Amino acid sequence: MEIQRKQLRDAAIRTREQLAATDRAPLETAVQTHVAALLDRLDIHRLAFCWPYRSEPDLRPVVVDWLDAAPGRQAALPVMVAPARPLKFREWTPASAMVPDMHGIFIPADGAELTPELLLIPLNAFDAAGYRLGYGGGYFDRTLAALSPAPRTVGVGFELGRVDTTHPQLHDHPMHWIVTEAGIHPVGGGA
Ligand SMILES: Nc1nc2c(c(=O)[nH]1)N(C=O)[C@@H](CNc1ccc(C(=O)N[C@@H](CCC(=O)O)C(=O)O)cc1)CN2
Ligand SMILES: Nc1ncnc2c1ncn2[C@@H]1O[C@H](COP(=O)(O)OP(=O)(O)OP(=O)(O)O)[C@@H](O)[C@H]1O
Repeated sequence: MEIQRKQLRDAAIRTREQLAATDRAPLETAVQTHVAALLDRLDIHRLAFCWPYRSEPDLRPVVVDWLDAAPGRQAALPVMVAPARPLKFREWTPASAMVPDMHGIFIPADGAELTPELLLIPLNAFDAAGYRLGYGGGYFDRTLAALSPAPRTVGVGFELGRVDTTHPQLHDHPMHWIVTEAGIHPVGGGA
């Protein structure tokens, strides 16, 4: 089963990284538009997103617009504090000084730790039940298991990662919504 999951994960990453820029651009714009529309209708003040890695959709413009649209909003980025430990979330603004983490993903050099109400989580492969495959570290699963109250979760990615099943394991947490270039899909209890 882990071999199948690894194959699905690797195929999705490879297909995404091989997209030509001209094919990718309209997909990324559509993902950004749908994420912005979903955020608009949710009453949240603190959200977490990810700095783009390995051709994931870039949500920075969406988050910048969301921060600007109302006072009192805060955004955060995940920080790996140790292997096999839950992620922490550090406040980010467009003015934050950024440093690369151990994988070369940029994180805020400093900033307050924050508890997000909503997580925008990158998808590699995903299925219609809202289960996802990340990079295989189990970081988001551990983080979702540790956060109380549980945040709402939005898996964000491209349709090229859709599979019949990700072969979900007991530790996997389904997303409340999946957002791709095709639209906003409520799954796993989201509305
Ligand atoms: N954009 C983004 N940021 C994120 C995540 C994510 O999925 N996407 N994470 C979600 O957990 C955390 C980082 N987790 C990661 C876990 C494993 C690997 C990893 O092993 N990548 C390569 C090797 C990279 C290297 O060491 O140079 C690999 O899979 O081989 C990367 C990130 C926090 N930040
Ligand atoms: N709550 C948890 N407690 C302990 N181990 C966990 C937990 N959740 C996941 N794991 C372990 O993490 C490993 C990787 O899990 P999985 O393949 O689902 O990662 P992923 O969802 O692709 O990664 P990520 O969440 O970092 O994007 C598995 O071996 C799993 O047993």
